[in-house]
Amino acid sequence: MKPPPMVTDETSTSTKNEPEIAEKEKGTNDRKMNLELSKPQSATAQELITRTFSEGCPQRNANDFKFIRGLGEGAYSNVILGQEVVSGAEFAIKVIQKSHLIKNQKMDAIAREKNILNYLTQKCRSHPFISQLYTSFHDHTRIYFVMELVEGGDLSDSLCHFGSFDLPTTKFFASEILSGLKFLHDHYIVHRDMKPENILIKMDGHVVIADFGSAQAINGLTLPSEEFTDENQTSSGSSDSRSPSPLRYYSDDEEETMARRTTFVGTALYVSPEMLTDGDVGAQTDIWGLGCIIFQCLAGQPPFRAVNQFHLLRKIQTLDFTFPEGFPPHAIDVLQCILVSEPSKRIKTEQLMTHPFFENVDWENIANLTPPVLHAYIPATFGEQEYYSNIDVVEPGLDDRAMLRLLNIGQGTSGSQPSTFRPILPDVFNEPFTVEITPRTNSQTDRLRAAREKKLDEQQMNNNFHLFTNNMLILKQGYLEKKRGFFARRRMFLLTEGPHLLYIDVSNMVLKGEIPWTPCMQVELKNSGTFFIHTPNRVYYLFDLERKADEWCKAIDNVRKRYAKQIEQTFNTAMQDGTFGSIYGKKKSRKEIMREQKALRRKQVKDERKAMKAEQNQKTVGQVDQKLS
Ligand SMILES: Nc1ncnc2c1ncn2[C@@H]1O[C@H](COP(=O)(O)OP(=O)(O)OP(=O)(O)O)[C@@H](O)[C@H]1O
Repeated sequence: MKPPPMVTDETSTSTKNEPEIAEKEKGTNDRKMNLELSKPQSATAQELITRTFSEGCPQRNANDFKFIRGLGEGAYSNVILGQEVVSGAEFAIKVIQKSHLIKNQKMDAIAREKNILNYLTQKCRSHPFISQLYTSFHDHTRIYFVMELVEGGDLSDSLCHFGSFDLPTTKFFASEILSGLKFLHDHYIVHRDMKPENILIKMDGHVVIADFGSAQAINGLTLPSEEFTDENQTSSGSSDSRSPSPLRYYSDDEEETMARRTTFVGTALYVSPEMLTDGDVGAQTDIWGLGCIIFQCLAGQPPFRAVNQFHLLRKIQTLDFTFPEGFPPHAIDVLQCILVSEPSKRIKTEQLMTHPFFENVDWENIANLTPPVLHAYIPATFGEQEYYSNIDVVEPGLDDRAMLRLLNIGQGTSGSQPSTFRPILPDVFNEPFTVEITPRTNSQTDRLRAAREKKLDEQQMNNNFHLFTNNMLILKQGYLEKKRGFFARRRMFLLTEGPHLLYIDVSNMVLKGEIPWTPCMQVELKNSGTFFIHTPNRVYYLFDLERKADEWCKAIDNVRKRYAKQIEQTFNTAMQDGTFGSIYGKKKSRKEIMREQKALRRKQVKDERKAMKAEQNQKTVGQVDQKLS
């Protein structure tokens, strides 16, 4: 590596070059016009960011933006969609509470994050796969980073939705991340917190490496720095010649101390061995993180997993991981070069780019390549072939189509009509839905109620899983393998009235979760054993060991139709009050359920006693009144 440049703040003078608009307005010398000169007008965010390469960051404050809606939360920040008033351009604004930072001694770390983003965007002229900073400012209570908006969620969301990716998709993500890392490392910056959550996905499907909260300058690179103190409030970084900010140069030692302080943020799943042993945390640390991401994209799980942090860290230190059967050979080879304990023996960026895993990647033209469409997909495992979904191909990004899909609007769900979504089943299953008899007379209702009560009593007596059902009748139950990439877990599935589709870890008797019902839920039969359930946030890949997947598909679809109205109502309410996602999938152990049921019974008894007492009081008052009259 060449020695790094000494970076000064000359990159960032917003008024040294007059904005283009000033040229057009030449000749008009009234004061109002002069003010307009420095304003960018109806420009795209990217144009505005590009302008900062020569002009520096513009000076802004919170009143220059409309804060529209939340985009995400970090340990120290809220990220909000903001629109610059003057230009109409939209940005992601990271808002950080100063009090929170001071309490946690993170002021220096945040200043460093801003300086690094400033340096990468303005001095290094940014990179398509690296988060870009437009400007930053602060007031008494908060710090604001105005950044390029990336609206397609992050890689962790996509992994959660699809479970895993096929080889070409994984290769695509890995090559863009590696290209971004090369840019960072060529400019003497290490990210040090590579994980799927920090890989954002743009609307067009390309990636952006985000969250430079743990990043660090290496090889003696010194960045000009500005602190977010009250004296330089609302200034926009080392960027504005109108209000020169106090510059401070960190020595390597200071940098190092700060760096160590922020080493352990977030999850330890992607932490490299050298981070655990105070070893050499540099460019090779990011390569380790990339290796973990490649593994997870293909396998559906990160390489190192354990029941607790202690065991996890031990596994990382001892390189205790295995490749699942069927893992692609080139991927095994590249990961064997990456997941190496000693950073100096780990494969370097340039070598990695020429590894057969990345064969045919057009590194020069990578930002112009068309990203793959993300599919529901399950790799070949346990003697089963691989499967791609035939339905609802989810395009990257959050356009109107995606919103319709996610919010379930306009899918034929007008009024109380059930959804027009159809499961993809062979013709034989598309026979008319056999509805249970709708009671017409009181005696019919009574008979049905009595029959249900009887069944429920039997269930309570004879079925161990009754306690998970909240006193609902089980309509179908059985073991299914719940798959995710190359991994599978055996769970007892209960399809109950309500409707509910619960899955239980039988060895620990723990309710592991519940598949959410939405009007747009789709069941997709792949073969006699395999079927997919598509929900807004996740695809469930299920395998019936008895090879009666068709029966499950039919039962689930029938229940979905039978409860169409309720499902729609519950879903709409949950979407309105923002509880969708939180009402499903709560893990509960047998003990917890028993405790809850006991508490419920106690409350019922208490309420009954109260009611009886109130009734008695009422009677006594009545008797007294009678006597008196
Ligand atoms: N540029 C962006 N565009 C859209 N959303 C973003 C952007 N940057 C961040 N987010 C959202 O905000 C969340 C938090 O951002 P970020 O990870 O930068 O915060 P943080 O406080 O540094 O978090 P951490 O807890 O990882 O340190 C992200 O997970 C993402 O969902």
